[in-house]
Amino acid sequence: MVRVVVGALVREDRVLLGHRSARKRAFPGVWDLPGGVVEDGESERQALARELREELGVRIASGATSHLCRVVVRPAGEPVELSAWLVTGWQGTPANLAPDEHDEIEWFDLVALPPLANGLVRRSLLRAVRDDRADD
Ligand SMILES: Nc1nc2c([nH]c(=O)n2[C@H]2C[C@H](O)[C@@H](COP(=O)(O)OP(=O)(O)OP(=O)(O)O)O2)c(=O)[nH]1
Repeated sequence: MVRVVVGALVREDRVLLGHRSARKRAFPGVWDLPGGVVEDGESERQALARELREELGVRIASGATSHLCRVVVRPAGEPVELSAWLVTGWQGTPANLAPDEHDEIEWFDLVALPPLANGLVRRSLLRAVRDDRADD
C-alpha cells in the first residue's frame, strides 16, 4: 500500500497549512498538511524530514515530533495509508518551495482551522494540542 506521511508545524497556537493546487488529482483547492509519499527504505520520520525539507525548507529539530494518527484513505479508489505527525520544533522559516503541490502556505489559528483534506487528521491535531495545553 502507498504510505503518505504529513506534518503539522505548530507554534504559538498556530499551524502551518498548505492550499492544494488546482492541478492535484486528490482534493484540489483544499487545505492540507505538507507531506508526501514514504519512499522504499525510508522510515516515516525520515520521509517526514525529507518532505518538510523539500516542500518548506525547514529542518525538524531532534525530539520535536510526536505521532498524531494513522488512517487508510481512498482518494482515487486505491487505498493510501496516511500517517500524521505533530512537529513542534524546527530550524528555518517555512517557505513554499513546491508551488506545484501548494499554491500557497499560511499560518492558521488553531481555533479557526479550516476544513482539511482529512477530518480525522484535523480532529487528532486539535485533540493533541488541547491535551498538550492541559499538561502545562
Ligand atoms: N499531503 C497530504 N495528503 C493528504 C492529506 N490528507 C489526505 O487525505 N491526503 C491524501 C491525498 C493523496 O491521496 C495522498 C497524498 O497526497 P499528495 O498530494 O502528497 O501526493 P500526490 O502528489 O501523489 O497526490 P496527487 O497529486 O496524486 O493528488 O494523501 C494531507 O493532509 N496532506
